Amino acid sequence: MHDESSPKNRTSPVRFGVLGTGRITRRLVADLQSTDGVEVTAIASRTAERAKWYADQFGIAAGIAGYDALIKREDVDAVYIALPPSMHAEWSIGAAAQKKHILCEKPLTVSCEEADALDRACRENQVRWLDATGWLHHERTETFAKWIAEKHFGEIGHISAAVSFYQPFQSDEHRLDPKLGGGCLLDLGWYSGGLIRFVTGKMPTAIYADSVIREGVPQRITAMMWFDNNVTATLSCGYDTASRKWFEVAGSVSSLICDDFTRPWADRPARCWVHDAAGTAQEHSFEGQQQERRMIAKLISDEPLESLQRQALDTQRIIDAMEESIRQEQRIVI
Ligand SMILES: NC(=O)C1=CN([C@@H]2O[C@H](COP(=O)(O)OP(=O)(O)OC[C@H]3O[C@@H](n4cnc5c(N)ncnc54)[C@H](OP(=O)(O)O)[C@@H]3O)[C@@H](O)[C@H]2O)C=CC1
Ligand SMILES: O=C1CO[C@H](CO)[C@@H](O)[C@@H]1O
Repeated sequence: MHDESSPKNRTSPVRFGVLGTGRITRRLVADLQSTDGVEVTAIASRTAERAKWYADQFGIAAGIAGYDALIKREDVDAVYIALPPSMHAEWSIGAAAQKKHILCEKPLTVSCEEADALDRACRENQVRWLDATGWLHHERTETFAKWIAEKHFGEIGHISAAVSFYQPFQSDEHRLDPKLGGGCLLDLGWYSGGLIRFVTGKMPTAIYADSVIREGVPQRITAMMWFDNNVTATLSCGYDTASRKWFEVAGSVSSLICDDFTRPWADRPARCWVHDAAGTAQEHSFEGQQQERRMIAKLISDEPLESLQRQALDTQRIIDAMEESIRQEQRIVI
């Protein structure tokens, strides 16, 4: 990356523009504004009134009507894209063409073709990109990676991951609109499929997935995956069971169990347990509620992003393969 496009080489703050004024925007804008070396200079909405209202509420200098006007602004170095999934590729690629660095909400896009196009556009324009998958940046996740690399649990044989929450949704919910990339496969499969990719560090060799479709979108997904060396994984996600955000990594010596991996439960430290063969459960807890700020800091640093980008691109491929398996009603060999 040449000097000018490297956010870290700037002596002034990296100036973010935000696309969209929905629920997650509220939290991420606060995270952006409280990250060292970052300033939020503009926010765009489909309507001028909402953009202005939001800008006033959050002390952002400019409230802009329309996303196109925002990505062309000279006082914006990087964008945070908080739109429904089907709009992620279009606006990330558009912003990359304007030489803006990209923080794009999860799921990165709605297909691996789109995700590859996003990655290509960022490379061609020499801008950095990350998907806003906060848990990958929690301090605890580094410990998970270390334990897995050191074979702390022996040989890993099986992984299971489950992420869900129970409806009801508000009206105009993009999660229920197939045209906007709705459904739990993209929304929650991003987390559970991503966890399985994180633990194995690779793509499965085969996938079988089944879905319950209601209102035109997947409301429940159950999947099985096969990897080299006889490693298997199961995935569950859906909008029809109470909140789950947990996984189990089963090894030949012990198992790692975590019940809050996507985000620690409110007012509790992040935690996990290592269960051994004698039934002893050792609890570990981790300080730090800064996963999003650490993610933003990484984007604006000079640290290589390739392995995180590979994680996101593979997660998208895993989701595509699950979708294909559901469509064909059979096991897909990858
Ligand atoms: N990382 C995380 O922890 C979380 C990530 N997310 C992700 O963030 C993204 C946004 O989710 P969320 O904030 O819950 O969504 P919301 O529906 O609350 O907000 C989406 C925003 O997108 C804009 N938008 C543009 N076109 C449309 C359209 N046709 N329909 C609806 N909204 C539209 C709107 O902003 P405006 O009208 O101002 O233009 C709207 O406020 C999703 O990809 C989701 O998966 C969501 C929650 C948590
Ligand atoms: O990413 C997100 C955080 O988790 C929620 C479920 O609890 C998702 O719906 C949301 O899109």
